[in-house]
Parts: sequence; structure tokens; C-alpha cells
Amino acid sequence: MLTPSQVPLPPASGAWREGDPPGRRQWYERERPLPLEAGGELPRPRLAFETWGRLAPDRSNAVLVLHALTGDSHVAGPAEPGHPTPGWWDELIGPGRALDTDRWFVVAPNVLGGCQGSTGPASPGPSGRHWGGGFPYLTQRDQVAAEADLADALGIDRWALVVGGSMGGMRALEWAVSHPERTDALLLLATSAAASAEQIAWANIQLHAIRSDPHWLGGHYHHTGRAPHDGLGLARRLAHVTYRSEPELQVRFGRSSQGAEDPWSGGRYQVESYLDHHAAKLVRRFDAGSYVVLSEAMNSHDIGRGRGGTAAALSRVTARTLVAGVDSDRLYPPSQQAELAAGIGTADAPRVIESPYGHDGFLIEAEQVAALVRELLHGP
Ligand SMILES: CC(=O)SCCNC(=O)CCNC(=O)[C@H](O)C(C)(C)COP(=O)(O)OP(=O)(O)OC[C@H]1O[C@@H](n2cnc3c(N)ncnc32)[C@H](O)[C@@H]1OP(=O)(O)O
Ligand SMILES: N[C@@H](CCO)C(=O)O
Repeated sequence: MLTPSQVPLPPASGAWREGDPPGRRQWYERERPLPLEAGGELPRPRLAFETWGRLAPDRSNAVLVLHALTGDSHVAGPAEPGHPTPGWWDELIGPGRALDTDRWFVVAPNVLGGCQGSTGPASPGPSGRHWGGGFPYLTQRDQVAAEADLADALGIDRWALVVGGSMGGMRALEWAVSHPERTDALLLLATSAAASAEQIAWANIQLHAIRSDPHWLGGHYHHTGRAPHDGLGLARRLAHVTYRSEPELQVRFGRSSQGAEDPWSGGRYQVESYLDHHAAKLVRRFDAGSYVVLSEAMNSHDIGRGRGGTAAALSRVTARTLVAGVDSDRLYPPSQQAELAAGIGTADAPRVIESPYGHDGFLIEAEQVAALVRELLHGP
């Protein structure tokens, strides 16, 4: 068995961050430019990634976990310097857990265009300054092409399982369609075959919020010492409402005031304070330029583009597949997962994650997700 640090990587790879446990957090840099679907190329793109467990000598036990819009490669593990919260699916990965690290080698990259170690608008561009607004337009297919490069570098010919939710589910689906021979099993959560008009519409308002911020400067703000925090915070407030359900917000907050604040004289309702909190939290950990690039990439998601339509594209999937949606998800409603399950010949009937939390249910209901992972890997 190879430990992650023994996985042979090309010379361009190295320690992700000084002080990190050796081998667990790394980055991989492609030496050649990555050709992009929309035209042009990205020189020397870098993907940050984390791993758990050990790659088996026959390299048959690798699992790819793909994060959602503001997620990152820290899927499991405790809070640590630079990452003040535990992994976002911590309950899923570790000895004895659904992705049992005594058996599986789990790999989680930070998406291309992101801001937690992978190349994105905040990274240095060809001139040596930040890419900023000059960062090229990316699609999900470009992001998966970069992930396929990483898999090649790790010597992983095929994934025993590819799993992702929301934006991560889009990339998981793209993996299974563009690389069916490399994807043995597939778990798609709270995602769709193509970004819908309403999903694009919500993203549009968020993009306008960021671009309307006077500190946006066409995306060229990274060197100014100021960032479009108001715009990004506004985008997060709006997005967060779409990520949760109306009954949850009503039961949780109702019309209550925040502490001693009086909404009739400049104070806030509790739900307003809650949104302020999530906005402030995202602004502290996320780059507005990445938010724009990733939102546009999500808008570009259309699995049937150039492939003869959705049905023809989905028919390419050969992986054992489970598709699941959250019953209270108003952003990626269960009808979209039903479409996926109906179109993928190797998919079982769509599953339902029962949750009052809306779209975020795929992150919060980790036990239900773990049951789906177990079923895919070990049978019902
Ligand atoms: C560096 C990092 O942090 S990396 C984080 C990685 N992030 C991701 O992977 C993105 C995906 N994650 C998410 O989107 C979110 O974190 C989720 C979906 C997991 C959060 O879901 P939940 O656990 O249901 O959190 P919930 O929506 O209840 O919010 C809880 C927070 O709101 C705060 N809050 C609750 N009510 C109020 C209120 N009235 N006023 C102000 N704040 C409030 C809580 O104190 C808590 O704060 P904390 O998160 O700072 O501890
Ligand atoms: N709340 C999650 C879900 C988005 O699909 C995130 O911020 O990534």
C-alpha cells in the first residue's frame, strides 16, 4: 500500500502549505496549458487537493469527492489554521465511516477557478499580477478536465466512486458522461442535468450584486487592498435564502426580533441577523472573483451541449448510479433528480433525502448521505 505522500507525483507537485501534515494537503500543477471549452487556454493551472486513506497497490480503491459552490477540499478532519471549521462532510469520512479510510482512498480537489488553493481570479496570472477580471470563462467541462489531469498525476485510472452535491454533482455527472470508463459508481445529490432558467436567474441577481459594488472594478480589485465585500455579502444573503426552506425559516425565526433590537427603529428581525451572519462569514473566507467565475461555470452546465441533447448524454453513463434530492429543495427541486434518474440507464429509482433544510440538506443530512454511499459501495 502506498501512503498519499508516496504516491508518485510529477516534479511540479509539492507541499500545499508549509506546516500541513505531509502528503495530506497538496497541490498539483499541470505543466502544459489547459485548453478551454470557450476558447483560449489556462497556463499551468493548479489544483489544491486533500486525501484520506491509502491508495491500494492496484489503485482500485479511489473515491472522488467534489464540493459545492463555496466548499473546498477540506471534506473531513478537524478545524485547523486557515480553516476554522471542521470538514464539511466530516461524518462521512474516516475509519468505520461510510467512506472508511481503512479501505478507501478519498481525494477531494478544490475546484478550478476556486479560491482555496486552486488557480482562480485571485491567483497570479501570466503578468505576475492577479488574474482578477482577466481570468478566462470556465465551464464545468474545463473543471473536470483539470480534475482528470490530477487523477492521471495520482495514477488513478478509474474511480470506485465519484460523489458530489449541487455544483459538485454537476461535475460528478460530467465525469460519468465524459469519462464513463473511469467512473465505476456515481452518487448525484441535489443537482440537475442542466442549469435551469430559474437557477440562472438567481445567479444573475447575485452576479449583479457583486458587479455593482464600487470596489469590484471589473474584477481587477485584488491589488487595491479593498474587495467587493458588500456585493459578495448581498449575493450570499440571497443565495442562502434559496438554499433553505420557507418552513424552516418560519419555524426557526418567525417574526422574532434579534435580541433587544427593535425592527421598527433601525433594529433587525432575527432572520435578518442570521443572513447578516452568513454574509459576513462568507466574505471572510471567499473571493468575489471566484464566486463570479464559479457561478458562471454553473450557469454553463448543460450535460447535453454538443452531445445530441440531454438524453443522448445521459445514455453514455455506465456507472452504477444513485440520484438523490432533498424533499424541501426549492433551488434544485426533486423533479430535476427524477429527470436524471430516468435518463441514466444504470440508475436506480431516485432517492429522497428527507430534510426541512432545503437545498443545504445534502450537506446537513450526512447520515442519509452516508446510507446512500454505503448502498452504492456495498449494495442495499
Ligand atoms: C473556512 C470555512 O469555514 S470552510 C466551510 C466550508 N463551507 C462549505 O463547505 C460550504 C457549505 N456549507 C454551508 O453552506 C454551511 O456551512 C452549512 C449548510 C453547512 C450550514 O448549515 P447549518 O449547520 O444548518 O448552519 P445554519 O444555517 O443553522 O447557520 C448556523 C450559524 O448561524 C448563526 N446564527 C443562527 N441564528 C442567528 C441569528 N439570529 N443571528 C446571527 N447568527 C445566527 C449560528 O450562530 C451559526 O453560526 P456559526 O456557523 O458561525 O457557528
Ligand atoms: N451552501 C452550499 C450549497 C451550495 O450549493 C455552499 O455554499 O456551497
